[in-house]
Amino acid sequence: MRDSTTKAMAGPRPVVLSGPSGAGKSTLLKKLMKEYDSVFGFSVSHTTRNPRPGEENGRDYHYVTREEMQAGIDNGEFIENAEFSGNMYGTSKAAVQAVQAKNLICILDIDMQGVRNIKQTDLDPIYISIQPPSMEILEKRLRDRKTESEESLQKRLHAAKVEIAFSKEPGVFDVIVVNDVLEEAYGQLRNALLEEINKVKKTKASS
Ligand SMILES: Nc1nc2c(ncn2[C@@H]2O[C@H](COP(=O)(O)OP(=O)(O)O)[C@@H](O)[C@H]2O)c(=O)[nH]1
Ligand SMILES: Nc1ncnc2c1ncn2[C@@H]1O[C@H](COP(=O)(O)OP(=O)(O)O)[C@@H](O)[C@H]1O
Repeated sequence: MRDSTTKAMAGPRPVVLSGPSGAGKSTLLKKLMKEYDSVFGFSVSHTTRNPRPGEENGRDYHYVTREEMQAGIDNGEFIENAEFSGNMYGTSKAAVQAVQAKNLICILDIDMQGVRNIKQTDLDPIYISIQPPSMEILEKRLRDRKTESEESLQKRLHAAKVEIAFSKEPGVFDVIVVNDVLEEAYGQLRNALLEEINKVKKTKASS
């Protein structure tokens, strides 16, 4: 699958954040978008899962039915899509284009199937893996988050083992951040992106 639609709009290099459910991807990316709100834009994915308390349609995800999602996929509207823990997820071309049109660095929060599929496109992002310090800590954080049923939690923990193994495959990720102490993990993430952040700031300053 090669896709040139998003490349045609290309602004700064996008960023992919991936890693097990509960590793801290949303927490870290929210911090990043708060500190650099005029630099980053979030690629709002589609999903068939239910919204969690506090999540907002169109901001966290576009919440759709399986039928709506499948129709969009069949219609060629998605760059990539995957099944995760019993639900469909996908990045639409429109989601990425909306961010690139504003000349912002587009952040994608996607699972390992998404990473594999994005690697087949010409989006050319920086691939960053967010990892938990251990499976035990991951389980504790997921339980404390109180968003999952026991069944969903077990599915996520199972998927997490596969995601952790995937992150160790050589050449997949440019940077691996172990999210132990949040502020330290955030510092590492920010450092990894500083060059791209400065490029965007410079472009904005001169325009
Ligand atoms: N392939 C793909 N994965 C996605 C997309 N959006 C979210 N995900 C991944 O789906 C998984 C589940 O996300 P979510 O239901 O929000 O749960 P959480 O990771 O536990 O907060 C995570 O690994 C996300 O990175 C997408 O558009 N495409
Ligand atoms: N470094 C950290 N230390 C302690 N708790 C954390 C840390 N990072 C994230 N958390 C908490 O762990 C849970 C999972 O984080 P979240 O950002 O939702 O993960 P993901 O988006 O990868 O599924 C959340 O309740 C979050 O507040």
